[in-house]
Amino acid sequence: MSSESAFGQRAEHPTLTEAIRLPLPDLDGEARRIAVLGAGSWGTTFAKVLADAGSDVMLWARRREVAQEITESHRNSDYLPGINLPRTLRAHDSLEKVLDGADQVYLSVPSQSLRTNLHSIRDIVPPHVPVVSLMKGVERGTGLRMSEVIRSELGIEDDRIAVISGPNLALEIAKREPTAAVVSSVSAETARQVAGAATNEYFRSFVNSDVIGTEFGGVLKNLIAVAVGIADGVGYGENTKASIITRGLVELTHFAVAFGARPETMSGLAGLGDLIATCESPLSRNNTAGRLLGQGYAFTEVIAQMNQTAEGLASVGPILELAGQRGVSMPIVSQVAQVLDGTLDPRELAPHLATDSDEPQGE
Ligand SMILES: NC(=O)c1ccc[n+]([C@@H]2O[C@H](COP(=O)([O-])OP(=O)(O)OC[C@H]3O[C@@H](n4cnc5c(N)ncnc54)[C@H](O)[C@@H]3O)[C@@H](O)[C@H]2O)c1
Ligand SMILES: O=P(O)(O)OC[C@H](O)CO
Repeated sequence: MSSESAFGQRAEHPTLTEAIRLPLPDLDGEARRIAVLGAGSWGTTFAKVLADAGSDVMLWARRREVAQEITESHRNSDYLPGINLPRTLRAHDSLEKVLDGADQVYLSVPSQSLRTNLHSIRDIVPPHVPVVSLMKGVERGTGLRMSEVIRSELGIEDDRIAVISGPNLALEIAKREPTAAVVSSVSAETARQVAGAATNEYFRSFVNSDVIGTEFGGVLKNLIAVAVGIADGVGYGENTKASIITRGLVELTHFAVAFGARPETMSGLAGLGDLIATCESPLSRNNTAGRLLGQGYAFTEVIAQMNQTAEGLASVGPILELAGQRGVSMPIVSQVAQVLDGTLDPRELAPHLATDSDEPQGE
């Protein structure tokens, strides 16, 4: 299949299986030393992806005992039970030590903590290197995407920033199950460098230049996954969930396009691909949080039960504010917000999939 690539070149698009077997992109002989900040499930898994692709990886863990376990026992038992980590992946609780000499920097902390963390590293991020967001949230209060928070807090140009998104459930990837993602940057060179580092025999990184669509895809699919989880928790079946997923794709596409995303990004890995994975998998924290809500637990009880980050719960407010600013209708996300604040019975969620109007709407 041939199509126009995001960077304007005609490209042959291989199947996923073929793509994963392709030789790694040319790395110009660079010796890579990579820093990953955040030793939760995704930071640790992504550090493994990078190490399995041949880089020397240093992971920053807030807790010293987590850093020690990763370096000495090659395990992160809190977040990735049963997974052996490569010996080329080491960890430390000192940001200075982790960032020293890094050729690329990856960030994987909860979105609401990103700004504070960036503040601590502002003066020690090596100059000129790519800074990559692995996160899928927007900042409460500002509504900024993670790449925008990085630009403003680190004071760096957009061409040094990349974001990675796609159907990427951490535990599956940690088990080396074949997966694809997309690396997005306004700079083709930055995207290429990052995709080169983040491609190995089980993880294939594609590239695009639609940073807005790639980031919003990752944020919005979380909210649709919460809605699907709610329907699941109530006991509704596959028709209901498929209806929410399909209308959810329309909703997230309208939103992202209103903010400048390309529609085709929303049918790619960072849109439809991630929507399917997150809505279908019990591994998804957003889906799990929704299921608990559907089973009748209150928001505070759900938070108490979650020991990992479910970004959708924090993103729903800022996304609805942004939607309001551009006049985008978001019936599914609005209903998720109402279930979260206890004003909508979860059993009432699905009937209002398109609008509150009783008039038939175009699909
Ligand atoms: N887990 C996945 O499958 C997955 C896949 C793709 C993207 N993501 C995204 O990656 C980001 C990180 O998620 P995760 O799955 O690793 O979450 P997680 O809950 O597994 O881990 C979060 C990590 O951040 C640390 N942390 C918590 N508060 C912090 C703070 N204030 N400052 C610094 N560190 C803090 C925790 O100690 C932990 O190491 C999220 O934006 C998520 O949407 C996750
Ligand atoms: O566990 P979740 O719901 O944060 O989803 C993880 C990834 O974003 C799936 O791509």
